[in-house]
Amino acid sequence: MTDHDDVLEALRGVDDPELHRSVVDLGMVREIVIEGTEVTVRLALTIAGCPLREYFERVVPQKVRAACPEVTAVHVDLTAMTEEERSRVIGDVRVKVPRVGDAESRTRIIAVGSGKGGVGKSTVAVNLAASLAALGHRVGLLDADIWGFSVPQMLDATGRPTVVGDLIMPLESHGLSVLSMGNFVPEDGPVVWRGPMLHKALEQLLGDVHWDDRDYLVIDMPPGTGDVSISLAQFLPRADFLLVTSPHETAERVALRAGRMMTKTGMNLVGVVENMAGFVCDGCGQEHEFFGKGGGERLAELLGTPLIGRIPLDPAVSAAGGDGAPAVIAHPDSTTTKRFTELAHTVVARSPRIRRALPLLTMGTEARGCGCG
Ligand SMILES: Nc1ncnc2c1ncn2[C@@H]1O[C@H](COP(=O)(O)OP(=O)(O)OP(=O)(O)O)[C@@H](O)[C@H]1O
Repeated sequence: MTDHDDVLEALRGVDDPELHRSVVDLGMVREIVIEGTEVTVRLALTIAGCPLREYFERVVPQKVRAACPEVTAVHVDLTAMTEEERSRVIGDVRVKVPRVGDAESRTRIIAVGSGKGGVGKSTVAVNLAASLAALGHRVGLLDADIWGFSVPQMLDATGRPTVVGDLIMPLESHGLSVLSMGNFVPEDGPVVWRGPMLHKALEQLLGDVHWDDRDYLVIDMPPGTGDVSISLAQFLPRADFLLVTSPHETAERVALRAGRMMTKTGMNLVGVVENMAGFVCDGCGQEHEFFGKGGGERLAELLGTPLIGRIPLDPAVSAAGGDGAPAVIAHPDSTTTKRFTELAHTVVARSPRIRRALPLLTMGTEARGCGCG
């Protein structure tokens, strides 16, 4: 016959989806009542009106019935934690998870920056994050492009984040934990902040957000070398930095200045990613260099760093961004996705602290004759 401990054991398999901890470990289980073959589970949510009510009402019965087959009905009674209980939970989470950027944090920071705007920095950040997640890593994505945020639209993550105590929960989208300035301000509203306010906002986006112990936190930086980039470099001096450029000569020159400046701040320049690096013909699979060739290579050489990725100009990339899904998820078999997967492997290989055994990448791109004239 099912007893209290059986049900408690089953509840260990129910995680709070925002805090990523079991409801048992979080002290959310208030009471378990067993009457015959019926079980009532009383759970205290971290906040009243918690948007996750439906989730618990669905998952708790599933887990209990799967573990205790003789149970015929599971009732879920939801209540809210007291202020004191909530502070304890938040305190526990904060103690157990070091802040991203702290020496003891295992989260590897990958800052994605550019010189000029519009070269596809956000596109690379979003698709790299999704590719890292597809390889099995736990990935967060912070949109630090304070004025030009676009990540919420690109990932269809436009809601407001839940705040528990003084801890902000990132949104979950396409397997990523995501947060952007766009989740705090009206979509079309301007962000008219000066240096000190920006510095404070960034400190909060790193320190007061429950990034948990993600393997990677990908940061979409603002273009150029302004206040936000300098503040981030100060907060995250050991971060890896990817420099995105397009094949245009002007983009290359501006990116050179940005790359030199970021290395001066102490960030580790991992390499250059050339985006819009040619157009791959649908029919023949061959690449056509509309914007010239070699810009990424030249930039990498000038900066003394490798060219670690070449992402083609691909209409599916911008279409997917507009539809709220990264191209690597919307088109898993495309050449562009293979390039992003390869880039993700390179990034992992260059982050030795958390290197894991991962499946080998098979590119499978066939060389065929071009018939598109
Ligand atoms: N490889 C690509 N193929 C086709 N379109 C692309 C590609 N990369 C980016 N784009 C498109 O180019 C536009 C600019 O991209 P994105 O917003 O990523 O640039 P950005 O460098 O982050 O810009 P900003 O600095 O202004 O935020 C978007 O419409 C995007 O969909």
